[in-house]
Amino acid sequence: MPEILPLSIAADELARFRASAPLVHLLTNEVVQEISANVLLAAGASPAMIVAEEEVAAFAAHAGALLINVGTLYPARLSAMRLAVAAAVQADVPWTLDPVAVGALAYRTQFCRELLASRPAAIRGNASEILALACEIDSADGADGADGADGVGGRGVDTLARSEAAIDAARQLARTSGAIVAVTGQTDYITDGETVWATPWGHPLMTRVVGTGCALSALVAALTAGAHSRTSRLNAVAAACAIAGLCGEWAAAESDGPGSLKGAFLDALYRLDPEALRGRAI
Ligand SMILES: Nc1ncnc2c1ncn2[C@@H]1O[C@H](COP(=O)(O)OP(=O)(O)O)[C@@H](O)[C@H]1O
Ligand SMILES: Cc1ncsc1CCOP(=O)(O)O
Ligand SMILES: [Mg+2]
Repeated sequence: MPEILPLSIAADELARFRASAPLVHLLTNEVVQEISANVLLAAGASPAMIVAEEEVAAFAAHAGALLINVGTLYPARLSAMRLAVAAAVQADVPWTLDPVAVGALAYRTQFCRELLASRPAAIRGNASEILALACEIDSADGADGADGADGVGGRGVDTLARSEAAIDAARQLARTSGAIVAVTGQTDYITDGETVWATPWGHPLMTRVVGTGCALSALVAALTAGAHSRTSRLNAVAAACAIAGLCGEWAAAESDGPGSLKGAFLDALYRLDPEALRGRAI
């Protein structure tokens, strides 16, 4: 049974993260570049989008963490991602995968499956994405953008399943890939294949702002910087989910709609401090 993440763990992780202010290499999609960079800056990291095949390997090896997000995948970006992941693995830099729309489309599904062999430190996706990535059978065969059965393969980038439906898949994926897996939704679940933390914070309005999931993946990557053991990575990924959820909930309470939510969310990330998180008095 999942247990709710103690906020003392999230507070410790936030303090560690703020003290190191990691440099994070983001190879993310073209829709969410700005919100991803701003979420990391507000929270206390240094994001950099270095994308050329000629530069990605050098930068990935130098960064504190790397994010691979396949939201707007195309051949040149795919090649750059391969180079970046190889360099990160070689340099022992943790890398995080956001498998946007995996299961719904074959090209990205096959690529993400290939990348799993390079042992991501973390994977963050919605329920349809995690269900598809964990599938033993190649759900990408014949996938052409059609909605999958049982929520395997979402509606484009959106999920067709609740996060609860993907907890077992997340555990299985964590065991086979070695990654910490976060499946997000109304409640987020974060697992190393054994322990499952739940972070029940957040607000439905977050789904009406593009990039809240992708920016959370950037935050997940940022928190994995310097987290070397499996337990510390589990806590780091869960802390990222808790921080995003709490800040989203707080932001929604003072927002009129998606436009003001985005600004209030960045403000909440900026204002959040570990002691406030410990007392949940944000
Ligand atoms: N129904 C909901 N209620 C509260 N928070 C939600 C809800 N759906 C998603 N969230 C939050 O929104 C953020 C993005 O998650 P999600 O929508 O699952 O990702 P994606 O955009 O990749 O599909 C997470 O912080 C998650 O906790
Ligand atoms: C709309 C869209 N199309 C391709 S990537 C993308 C962004 C998805 O962002 P998120 O997964 O955070 O909702
Ligand atoms: Mg997403």
